[in-house]
Amino acid sequence: MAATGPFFIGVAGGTASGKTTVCEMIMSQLGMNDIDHKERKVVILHQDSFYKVLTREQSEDAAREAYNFDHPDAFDYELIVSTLDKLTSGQPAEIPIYNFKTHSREKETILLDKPDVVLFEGILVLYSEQLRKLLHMKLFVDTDADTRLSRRVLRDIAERNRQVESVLRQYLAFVKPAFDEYILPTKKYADVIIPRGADNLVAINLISQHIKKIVNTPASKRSYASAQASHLPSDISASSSGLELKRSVSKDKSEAVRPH
Ligand SMILES: Nc1ncnc2c1ncn2[C@@H]1O[C@H](COP(=O)(O)OP(=O)(O)O)[C@@H](O)[C@H]1O
Ligand SMILES: O=c1ccn([C@@H]2O[C@H](COP(=O)(O)O)[C@@H](O)[C@H]2O)c(=O)[nH]1
Repeated sequence: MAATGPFFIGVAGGTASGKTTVCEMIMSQLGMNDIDHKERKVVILHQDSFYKVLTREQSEDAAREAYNFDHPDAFDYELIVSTLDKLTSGQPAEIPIYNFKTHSREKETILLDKPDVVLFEGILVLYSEQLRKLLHMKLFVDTDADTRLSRRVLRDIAERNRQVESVLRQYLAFVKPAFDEYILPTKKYADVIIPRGADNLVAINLISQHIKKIVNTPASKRSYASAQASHLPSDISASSSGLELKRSVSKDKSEAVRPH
């Protein structure tokens, strides 16, 4: 039976593991970065867009670093599922815009209209069973914890209006415990695990090739079978925790198509 709606790819992994960067590199490999936003067939959706709207009390907690943004309850899974359902039935969906500096949603939204492929990235996109059932391919970006922490500190200071002490306090109180308890256990649901994130050009090339095939197949002829060992290229093999990419990766950064 022909598939309907977009091909949904969930991209999970710890904070600052490179989820967004991996998605941007895939977009770049597909030539989507040169196309106007509204015309793109492949889009990136961020789970951060679906943080719950905080009550006044929760906002006060967030301001004094006592709110847990890494717990599954912080996300509005109902809205996530209804958004994906809408897109599946061919309807446009309004996507909230999240502001990390104010911990709140902006008034504006972004309209997503009939994308072919949605790369849905976020720390807990593989957490909910209901959501997992809507994903046609599930990826886990597996980057070691000290690399992630270093990147998180640098990024949060540069982009999210934070100080080093507060990033580290939040990491110890919430980010690390939630990674161990809720995020890491979702790795077992991944079809493909990407060791080293955006440095793993082999993985990114393979995944991009797979997506290219989908985008180039007319919608009426597409079939969305989940990734099966027999359908994947030969340098991906089954393991107890999903499928692992076995080949080593070129260290030559000049091959990379990292966006700036
Ligand atoms: N392979 C890499 N090499 C160097 N810096 C990277 C790499 N991957 C990601 N980064 C940087 O680390 C930070 C977090 O990456 P990002 O892709 O936003 O992670 P996530 O979406 O998982 O939180 C960003 O500043 C990004 O530019
Ligand atoms: O208001 C907020 C909302 C979230 N966070 C932190 O963001 C990360 C998730 O985003 P990544 O891009 O995947 O790192 C999560 O660990 C939260 O702690 C925040 O600090 N403030």
